[in-house]
Amino acid sequence: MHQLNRIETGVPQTGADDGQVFYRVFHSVASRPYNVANIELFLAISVLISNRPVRANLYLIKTQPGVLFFMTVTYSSYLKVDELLKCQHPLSEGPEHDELLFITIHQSYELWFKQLLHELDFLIRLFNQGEQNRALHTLKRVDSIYRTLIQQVDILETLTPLEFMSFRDRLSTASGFQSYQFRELEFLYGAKDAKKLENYPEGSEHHQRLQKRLESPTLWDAFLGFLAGQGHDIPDSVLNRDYSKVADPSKAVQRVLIDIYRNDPLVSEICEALVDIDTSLQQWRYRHVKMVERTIGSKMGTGGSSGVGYLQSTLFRPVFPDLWAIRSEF
Ligand code: HEM
Ligand SMILES: N[C@@H](CC(=O)c1ccccc1NC=O)C(=O)O
Repeated sequence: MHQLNRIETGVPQTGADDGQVFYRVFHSVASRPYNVANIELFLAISVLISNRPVRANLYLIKTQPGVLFFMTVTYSSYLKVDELLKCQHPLSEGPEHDELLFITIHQSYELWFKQLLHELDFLIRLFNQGEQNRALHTLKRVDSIYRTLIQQVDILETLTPLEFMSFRDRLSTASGFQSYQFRELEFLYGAKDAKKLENYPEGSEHHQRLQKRLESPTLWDAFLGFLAGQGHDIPDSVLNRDYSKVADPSKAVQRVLIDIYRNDPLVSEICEALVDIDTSLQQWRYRHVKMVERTIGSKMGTGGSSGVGYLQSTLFRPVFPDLWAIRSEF
């Protein structure tokens, strides 16, 4: 939220020698108050500018008797660039040249994970409201983000084993395994696993976020609810399942999907967009495991797993298995 700037128009702050009245204008971006001699002119200009917000960075947002509030928006204040650029703290001595890349890549992943959760929560609402076209649009955006995330692996692949070893010991037991947003995304897609909550202290914000995701309907649940709303015959036992568990594959659902692919081109496009996302998720895992293999070989992971062996066991596991099961039926 932008800081509110307050102009005191009621009480003149400074009297000048020639009798001119000055008003103190508090301007948070300038970070110091400064004096304005002609408050009426200043206000008039502010109001004028506020009517053309595109051409100015001063927005009049509220007036009270004697008081004017306005916001000043700049590139840096809007995007919090100063705050953002203060968030990279290498731990190695020196610091080692390559540690900044490692931090930058992970932070950008986390930002995109945030965006993905934002889009997917919206998508679930669109399915609940039967908004087919906007749902398809959002699915395409989600997949486009994943394609970017997969490509980002290229950058980290330029990190040689020696370069990574120059700071790896500083990472201690930290690992991508602990990314709570990654786990939230997994839960949202349907890979529910209550055991994953054990990595976060009970009562902590991260634990609470995951607990909520664990108990909530998944993207697939929302999609099936949407199909039921369109008149498709989705069994009640499928719709009213225990959301905290992985959904069982369903022959009844698969029959509905086959019918959709044959008779409903618009909804089958949504199915294909879901398959795109499923493919992208699996591609990211594949690219990650190959990157890990070339960087640390058969070493154990900092998160305590066997490393590459563990990551290989997570490959080729679709999040929407019913959409894969039907593909040999045509
Ligand atoms: C040099 C780069 C990297 C190496 C060597 C590496 C290594 C590993 C290893 C060994 C694991 C297994 C867990 C453990 O630590 O025991 C793991 C898990 C994980 N890593 Fe990475 N990683 C790298 C980069 C990344 C990047 C850029 C991300 C992006 C967010 C990421 C996200 C994850 C996630 C989410 C897991 C958990 C996967 C799961 O449990 O299914 N890693 N990584
Ligand atoms: N698990 C990695 C370390 C690692 O990659 C990492 C460490 C801290 C924060 C994020 C990481 N990225 C992915 O696991 C390793 O075993 O070397």
